[in-house]
Amino acid sequence: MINEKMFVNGSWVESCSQKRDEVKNPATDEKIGTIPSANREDASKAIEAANQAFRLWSKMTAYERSNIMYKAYEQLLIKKDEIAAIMTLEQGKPLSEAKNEVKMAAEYLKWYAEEAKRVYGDTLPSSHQNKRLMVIRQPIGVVAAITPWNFPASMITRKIAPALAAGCTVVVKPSELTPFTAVEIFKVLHKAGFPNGTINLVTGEGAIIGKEFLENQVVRKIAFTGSTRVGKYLYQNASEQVKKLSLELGGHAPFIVFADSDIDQAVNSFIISKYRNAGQTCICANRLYVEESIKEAFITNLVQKVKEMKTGDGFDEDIDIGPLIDKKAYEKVHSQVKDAVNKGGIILTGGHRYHVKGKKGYFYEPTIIENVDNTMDIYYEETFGPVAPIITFASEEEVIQKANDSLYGLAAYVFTKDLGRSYRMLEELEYGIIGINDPIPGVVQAPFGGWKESGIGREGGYYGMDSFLETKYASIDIY
Ligand SMILES: NC(=O)c1ccc[n+]([C@@H]2O[C@H](COP(=O)([O-])OP(=O)(O)OC[C@H]3O[C@@H](n4cnc5c(N)ncnc54)[C@H](O)[C@@H]3O)[C@@H](O)[C@H]2O)c1
Ligand SMILES: O=C[C@H](O)CS(=O)(=O)O
Repeated sequence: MINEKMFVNGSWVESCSQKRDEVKNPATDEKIGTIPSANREDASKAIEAANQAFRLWSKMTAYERSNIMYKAYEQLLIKKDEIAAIMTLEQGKPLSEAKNEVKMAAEYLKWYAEEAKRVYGDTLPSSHQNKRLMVIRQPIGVVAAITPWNFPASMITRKIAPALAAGCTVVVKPSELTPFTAVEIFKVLHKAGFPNGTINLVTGEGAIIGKEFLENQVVRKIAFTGSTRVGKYLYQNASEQVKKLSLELGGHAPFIVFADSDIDQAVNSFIISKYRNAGQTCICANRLYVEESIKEAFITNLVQKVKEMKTGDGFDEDIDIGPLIDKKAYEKVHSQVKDAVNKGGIILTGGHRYHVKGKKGYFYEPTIIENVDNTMDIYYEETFGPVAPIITFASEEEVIQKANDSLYGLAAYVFTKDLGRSYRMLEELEYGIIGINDPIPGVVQAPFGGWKESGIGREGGYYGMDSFLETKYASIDIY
């Protein structure tokens, strides 16, 4: 059994309440350990620790901060396989995907170790002989980061790396479902030499800890990744103190395949986008739009390949699809499938819970449904599972209208060989991330974030620094 603690002010601690929550393996639905269940007092102590550490950390030079961040990057890579195993144990994704995620998490630390040294200001041409004008950018202060279970490593460093680089101190609240990955990351960060209080980890229920983040005036900013539902709650309540927010929320990506595309490449790319992490990523293809004239060829190719995919425990060799995170996730996915079928959808493969011998986890067959229309829940609701609804189209204008017909605006994908069409689609699609013939666009140097109800702000690249910095203008009379 794994029994870990929270990390506050440089020490591993229990909750003031002495309560602990169970953590389960999604493949077996069995307990793998326990973790402290923080109350508001724990969160307040962590916030105070970050507050006390802020002056020291923010007054260090960017180069001193950068050096510590770079050490954390190196240490995280050394621990990659060990942390990946913990991730697969508590999140379920195939081990190869978990290793890739830990590497990506480390890359955020490396990128922002460099970006720390590029927080520039400005001098402005003065309109007065006696005045000199300048602009500086300073760290916003104590940052509270709330992260989801589907990427339990990279969603942490995608927030705290720019925050730390900017000179902020942080309090992280990981998902209740995947706290052990966060603990492993904090062990690495602590070893890299962050001063006590600079980085803090509180584990437990979001509603409880989040309320302290919202109401404690020391917290200057909340960086959130999770569902649009919770994002809206935070947005509404942060207004009380005009607390700064960045929100990385839900998605419902259209994946558009034109007749002039390389069908085999488009099929292989769709499979990567749709079934990665068992379809539990915010930028997974959620709606497959296929041009009418290639529908049969595309579907035949796709169904054959999906039928060959292997579903099972993330630790097993050659597994393509691991378990869904829990029973609630399975119920949501299966309800969308049943609703679609009840309204005329036709299942071409899958459509049921997949039973793995000796494992009680909630696995789901990779599923393809055709004859989908906008009367079905799956057409508008984020699926977060390995289910692909197919919709056909006959023209660019039609598919642009259909693809943009969503409350979400995170990622969209277009497969075509026509350069002009690529540009027209790039400009017309109302999404923050566009993959043109690319199923996995996310890289650390690029801005990650959505339009409409997919969020506010960007994480990644130099774009990701802005929301952790305040701008200050000074006018100096020199006589
Ligand atoms: N846009 C992105 O970059 C991105 C990345 C990953 C996941 N997501 C989205 O996240 C969702 C899946 O993750 P999830 O199930 O963990 O989401 P979730 O919103 O249920 O939980 C996310 C985090 O918020 C916390 N939380 C829950 N209620 C809270 C409250 N009232 N106050 C404060 N915190 C609270 C949870 O404990 C967890 O740590 C999906 O919608 C997915 O699209 C978005
Ligand atoms: O859920 C999506 C995350 O932002 C990670 S990734 O960009 O899909 O790898």
